[in-house]
Amino acid sequence: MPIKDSIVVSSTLPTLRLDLLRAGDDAESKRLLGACRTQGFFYLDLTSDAILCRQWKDMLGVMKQYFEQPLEVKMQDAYGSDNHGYEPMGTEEGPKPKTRDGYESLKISRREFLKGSTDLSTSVEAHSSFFFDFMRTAHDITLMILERLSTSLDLKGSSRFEAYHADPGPSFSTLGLLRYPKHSDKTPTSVGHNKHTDVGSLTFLLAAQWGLQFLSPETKRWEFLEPRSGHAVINVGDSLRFPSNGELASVVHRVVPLRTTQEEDRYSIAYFLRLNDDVRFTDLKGKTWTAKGWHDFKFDVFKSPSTLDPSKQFLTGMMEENDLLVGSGNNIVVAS
Ligand SMILES: O=C(O)CCC(=O)C(=O)O
Ligand SMILES: [Fe+2]
Repeated sequence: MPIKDSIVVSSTLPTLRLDLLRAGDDAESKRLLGACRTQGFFYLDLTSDAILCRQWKDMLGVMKQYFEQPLEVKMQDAYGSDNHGYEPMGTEEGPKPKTRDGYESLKISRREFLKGSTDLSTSVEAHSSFFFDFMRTAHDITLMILERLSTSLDLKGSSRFEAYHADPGPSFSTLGLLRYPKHSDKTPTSVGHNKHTDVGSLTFLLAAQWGLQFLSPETKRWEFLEPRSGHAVINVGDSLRFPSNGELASVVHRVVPLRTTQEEDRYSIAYFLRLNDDVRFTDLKGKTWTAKGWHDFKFDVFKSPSTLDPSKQFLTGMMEENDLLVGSGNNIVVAS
């Protein structure tokens, strides 16, 4: 089905090449810095890495198999954790008033990766080496991007971004596998993913289906990011925005159905690179946080922003001072 004219699709996001960044190409690193300063989001062309593209395809098969299990089976892995195990739909507030979120997730943490085994039940443990292989690649790519950014910013020694992520951590870095189940309800009570900025440093996202929107810093409107095969979407999180004194942009985004209803199950794979727990930074209002403290606080906000964050400073990483910027943004119906 063609995309309707009334749906706004971003046409400004830069595309960077994984092979050039890996090779340390200077011009590509400068473009990377430009993208992180202005848009906070960019496409990463992965087509030079056939193994990773294959892993993405295989991951979708494994996710389908996992999420199709009965809820009781998945709930065996539910620990009420934000970075480990299964979470059913509706854990967080949704993008529309009085709704909850419309996705379920399975998270496998870097702590488990470093230990070499998951703490999860057999349906996850059976695929653990597959998940770990994927995590190794996503972690290496995000860390390599931090190295290129640090060099472009002329950061030295312990001030370089990658130094805040040194193993063995610990950190809350995690691999998130998400499914947004389809529905035909025009006024669903559980839908999409509320507007937010990401807690951590960088997010590496593979999503082959429509739904992701960002609040364009240039046009100040919600724009869909077109899914592009063989391309990841990378975005900067709060934990780079704050330590860079706001120089790197942690941009507000959300997930909504492309049309009025969610017509098919939507899958996304996100590797959330996060600072080591004890790293300290100061937010834009001068308050000092540890990475762990910011993570824990913000996840509480995600669950209940209307009570914990009425001025919407935390949900959106202090990117919007008030609702003006997203005046019509709470309306999830973007096209009829
Ligand atoms: O599902 C997606 O495409 C994006 C998810 C997201 O923004 C997040 O989990 O932080
Ligand atoms: Fe996000």
